[in-house]
Amino acid sequence: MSKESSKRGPEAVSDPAAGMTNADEKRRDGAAFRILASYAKPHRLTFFWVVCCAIIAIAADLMQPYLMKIAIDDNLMVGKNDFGTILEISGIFLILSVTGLLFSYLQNNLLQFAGQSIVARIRKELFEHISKLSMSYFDRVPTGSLITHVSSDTETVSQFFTQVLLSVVRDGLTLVFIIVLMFHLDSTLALYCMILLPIIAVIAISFRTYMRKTYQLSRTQLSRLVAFVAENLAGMNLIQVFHQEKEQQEQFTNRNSSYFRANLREIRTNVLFNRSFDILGNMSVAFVTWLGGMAVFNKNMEFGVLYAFITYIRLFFQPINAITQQWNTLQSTNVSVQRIWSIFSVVPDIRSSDNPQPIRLEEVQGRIDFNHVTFGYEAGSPIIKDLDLHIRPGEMIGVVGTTGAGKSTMISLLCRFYDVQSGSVLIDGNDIRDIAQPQLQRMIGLVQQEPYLYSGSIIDNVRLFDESISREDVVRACKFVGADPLVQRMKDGYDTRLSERGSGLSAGERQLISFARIIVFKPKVLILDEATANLDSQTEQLIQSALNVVSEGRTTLVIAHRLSTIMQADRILVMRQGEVVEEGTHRQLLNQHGYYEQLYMHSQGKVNYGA
Ligand SMILES: Nc1ncnc2c1ncn2[C@@H]1O[C@H](COP(=O)(O)OP(=O)(O)OP(=O)(O)O)[C@@H](O)[C@H]1O
Repeated sequence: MSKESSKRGPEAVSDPAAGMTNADEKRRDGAAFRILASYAKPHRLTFFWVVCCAIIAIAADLMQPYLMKIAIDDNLMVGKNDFGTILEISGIFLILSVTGLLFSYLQNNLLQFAGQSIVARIRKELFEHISKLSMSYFDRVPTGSLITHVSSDTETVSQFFTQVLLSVVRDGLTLVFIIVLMFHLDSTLALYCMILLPIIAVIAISFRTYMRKTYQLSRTQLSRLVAFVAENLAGMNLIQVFHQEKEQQEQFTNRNSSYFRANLREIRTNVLFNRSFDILGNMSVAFVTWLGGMAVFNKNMEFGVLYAFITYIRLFFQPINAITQQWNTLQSTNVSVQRIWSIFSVVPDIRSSDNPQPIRLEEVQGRIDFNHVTFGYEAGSPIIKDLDLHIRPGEMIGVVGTTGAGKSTMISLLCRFYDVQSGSVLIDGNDIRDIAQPQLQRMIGLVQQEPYLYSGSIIDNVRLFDESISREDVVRACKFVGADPLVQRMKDGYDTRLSERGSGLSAGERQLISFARIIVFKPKVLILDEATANLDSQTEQLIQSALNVVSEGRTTLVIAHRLSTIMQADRILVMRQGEVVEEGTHRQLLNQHGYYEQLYMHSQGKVNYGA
């Protein structure tokens, strides 16, 4: 089993906790936060300043009730009419308020900066990693769920730094300061209040597991919903052509309802959890008022102390509540970090060799050898069976065969989207597994039936954003393949911006642009995968002439449903069930009166045999 396939499937990416024991979960939770810590390490100086700012801001805020206590007990209650001191206290109060505000603003900004920088780095590395993964991974994991991981999971991690960490630092320190001040004011009353701590712990622990489950459930449902929407948007034309709107809407409604229910459950749990703390907070204020009030009556406590104590016990519950409010974000960070790391931990099946062959691209001849190649997407079900095929440099090979014969699979093996299970594929005598991936990619140019165009100008689409290729080279290439008149007709010529996937262009026009790419990047091997299927005869003519100029001096493999495209090929391979069953020129194959002749007859009768 391959390394990638040894990982769990898409569900596993959506719900990393599936099938785990408590011990496993604990280990993984720890690992998730260790990984986050390693990302945070370069920002440790910023975090140090965050803590300093937090200490100053909190001290300034918490000194305010204490100042009131001084004003009440040392001035108002003893009947001093010292307006100067009262004014002084009011001034200090104002200065403390401004200091608190200023330093919490600073602390917030510093933390936001560090958090956003960390998440931008994670997002960048995740995208880079995903772009290196092999095709087998994308076969298994829906694009929608990957979009969720790159967008919303990284956003959750960002919330960890900007909300959770902020709360832990600010509210955690506030709590410690409040406890110290409460003991300083009245240690007996403070001790009574500490009875609350185990009660708070019991509530938090009993809610913990349940909250975690509800959170994971709602995240999984969201991920499924996003994956469904992404798939539907990509296939919207098919849905409309086959009038599948109603069925798709039903499926969407089901997923939407599941997410809605999961979300409601999560919100209910949260509300219940938070309200439990509110009740506890109010009970404590009542308790302190009663106990403290009695002490004031009995002259065991000053009124100002009681005032400050009641203010502190109210404040005592604010940070606890704020920290527990972050519990969900903490849970989601945990799930998100694990999901992100379940992607990071996927080792690509296809990796560049540690000792690649030293190859000079300009010296590549383009000889291709498939040496007894066997391959299947599933172990034990070969699609390509013992393929032994040798192609000379510069030769043009046509590949025909029924749907599912393995033509595209053969091409995927040559591009090394998948590795062979036995045998080998060589270019110029070098096993493609020993060729560095970037070099292999520069050796092979692939033109697909639906060439992928990016959002960007025609220039950028031809040179694939490689600034080292000049505008003049792009224009020359377009002229060479006959795409120039088409581009000139566009609104802004070569600067016309194409929408995503080049949706404003016809299939033929997109193909012409991808032919221009071949001229610009000069690969020695050219592959056309059904490039001329579904084109009208005029566009086909255009593509055919472009193909003739582009294939000049290149080893060319053309997979075509229309036999007219490959009738001139040096050699035509006829594939059936993963094997080459006939081989020769168009004339030789017709003379064999075999399977090719049947296909040819079909095509002459304008019947598409592959459909
Ligand atoms: N990514 C994949 N995962 C699993 N099976 C696949 C995958 N791609 C293709 N197959 C299966 O492999 C077989 C060969 O498919 P392939 O696309 O190579 O055929 P083809 O000759 O190019 O067909 P077509 O002319 O319809 O494109 C088919 O049975 C197909 O279902």
